[in-house]
Amino acid sequence: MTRQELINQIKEKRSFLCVGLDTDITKIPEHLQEEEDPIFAFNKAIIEATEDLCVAYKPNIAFYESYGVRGWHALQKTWQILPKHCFSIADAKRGDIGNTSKMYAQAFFDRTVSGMSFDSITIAPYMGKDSVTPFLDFEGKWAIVLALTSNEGSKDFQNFTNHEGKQLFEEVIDKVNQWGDTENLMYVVGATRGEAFLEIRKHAPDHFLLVPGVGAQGGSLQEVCKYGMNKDCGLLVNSTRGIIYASSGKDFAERAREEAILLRNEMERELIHHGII
Ligand SMILES: O=c1ccn([C@@H]2O[C@H](COP(=O)(O)O)[C@@H](O)[C@H]2O)c(=O)[nH]1
Repeated sequence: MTRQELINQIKEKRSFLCVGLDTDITKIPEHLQEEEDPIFAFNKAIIEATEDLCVAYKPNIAFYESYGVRGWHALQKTWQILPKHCFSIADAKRGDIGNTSKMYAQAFFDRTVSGMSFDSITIAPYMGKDSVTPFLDFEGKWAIVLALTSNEGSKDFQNFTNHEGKQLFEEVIDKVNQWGDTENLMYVVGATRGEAFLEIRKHAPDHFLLVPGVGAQGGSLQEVCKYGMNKDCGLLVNSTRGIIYASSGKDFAERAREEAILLRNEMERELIHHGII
């Protein structure tokens, strides 16, 4: 999906919601445990209940890898049913020496080899240029690079300040900007970092940002929009547990939809407020 197609989807759906698919078999409702593939059955129901409300889906790969072949198979099947009108994100946080990164890119981008072709993958940039550029070599695909993450531990490294007063996350963005552009690069910025979006936007005014941390982690959608929204919206705001585990009963899909509607409505208000729709 191109940047313009993503913007069009946001305007059409009046939403910049990304639904996380972190499917934990121990949290899947009882009645689905009887299914041949409970993870896939759960994902299918969540996708069907939310696809008109969101513009992206983000399976976190850990939740599939942890179940071995069974999990990987569920991921492939899930990728196959992701709606074409939604941006797909493999949240894998990969990055290694060049030839290894190329294999990671193949695993998530090259359908002819791996059976999956996500629009994008999340990348940990710590190993530098040769670990990131193999993902950017794939035409039409996106690298979503960790900049300022939502977790408490993000402060351990990401706020490290050099002798010129520049923080590590700012350096990451300035450097990575040289390797790609707004058509193939996004950054991860946690919703829990509120005002830091002001700083982020000085370094990446036009890039899309993937923003996890609303819902279960307590980040504020209003703050994210106040400081982080740009003229094209420029935000994909993710919620996972707050949506997919809204209920552990037979009504899980309906409850997921209700939670997605609440967020979508809030997003619509922000898009109107910022003059985007
Ligand atoms: O900084 C980051 C980067 C990634 N994540 C991932 O996003 C989702 C958040 O799930 P919630 O249930 O909405 O908290 C999850 O897959 C994380 O691994 C993040 O939270 N923060």
